[in-house]
Amino acid sequence: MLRVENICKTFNKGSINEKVAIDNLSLFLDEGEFVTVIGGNGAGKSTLINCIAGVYEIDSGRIFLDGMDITYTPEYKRSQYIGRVFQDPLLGTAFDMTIEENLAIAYAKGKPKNLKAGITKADRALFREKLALLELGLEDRLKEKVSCLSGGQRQALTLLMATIVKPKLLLLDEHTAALDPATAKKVLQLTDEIVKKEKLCTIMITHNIKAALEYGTRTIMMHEGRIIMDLNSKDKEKVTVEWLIEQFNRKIGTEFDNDRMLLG
Ligand SMILES: Nc1ncnc2c1ncn2[C@@H]1O[C@H](COP(=O)(O)OP(=O)(O)OP(=O)(O)O)[C@@H](O)[C@H]1O
Repeated sequence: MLRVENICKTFNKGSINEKVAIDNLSLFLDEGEFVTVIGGNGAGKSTLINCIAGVYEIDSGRIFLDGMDITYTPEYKRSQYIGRVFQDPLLGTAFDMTIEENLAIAYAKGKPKNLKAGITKADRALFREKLALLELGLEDRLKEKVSCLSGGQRQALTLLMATIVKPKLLLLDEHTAALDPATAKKVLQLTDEIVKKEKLCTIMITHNIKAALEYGTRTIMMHEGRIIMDLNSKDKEKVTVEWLIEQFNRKIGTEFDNDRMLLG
């Protein structure tokens, strides 16, 4: 479904601030594959998904999604078939609009313009049904503004918006990092349920190694813009958090165990 072939991305080329963020990286994902991405600070995780989403133009390499070469496709076009949820709960929703208006915008994605007018009864019934799956009581609050929601409720809504029209690819950039542990767990479980139910090809960045191992069908570890470890689901079953940290330290040094968030 996703083929990232030998991509490179260097920031501030030719200046003293030159930084190679992605170094000849390749990544192939099958349909329904759910990859969790871990790595130290500055490993290139966010740059990778920003390159896939079209936020950054790559210097070289190719990106294919569902057989289409999207290497030069602008971000706004890719957003028609790539769903994203960011770390900041304020980013994914229109703050001053109601829950149903937000869902209607997401639901209109990719539909012809003449089908976008107004929210129908059927739309509203669908929104209620989808919101009920979140078990947060949002199905009874369709007319409330998103600004009234908590961070966790907003992330759950953003997740729903990113997936209400099935995306070819779902990109999650530490989407639970700003939430308290209990809410983060709830949003992670929701993510897992939606990804499995819809068989979504998904890339999820997390600093939480435990979550990285617990969720998804595959885990990759990045360092200095490269993939330095790639674990499939069988490997993931055998591997422990401690083993993974030890491997990381052995490969790169002691960066990982200094990071308090990793075991969070
Ligand atoms: N827009 C940018 N301009 C210049 N340098 C950048 C930019 N974005 C990222 N970088 C640099 O590229 C490298 C990779 O950054 P990136 O944000 O992808 O890492 P990360 O693995 O997501 O890190 P973290 O876990 O800390 O968020 C870092 O050295 C970072 O400073």
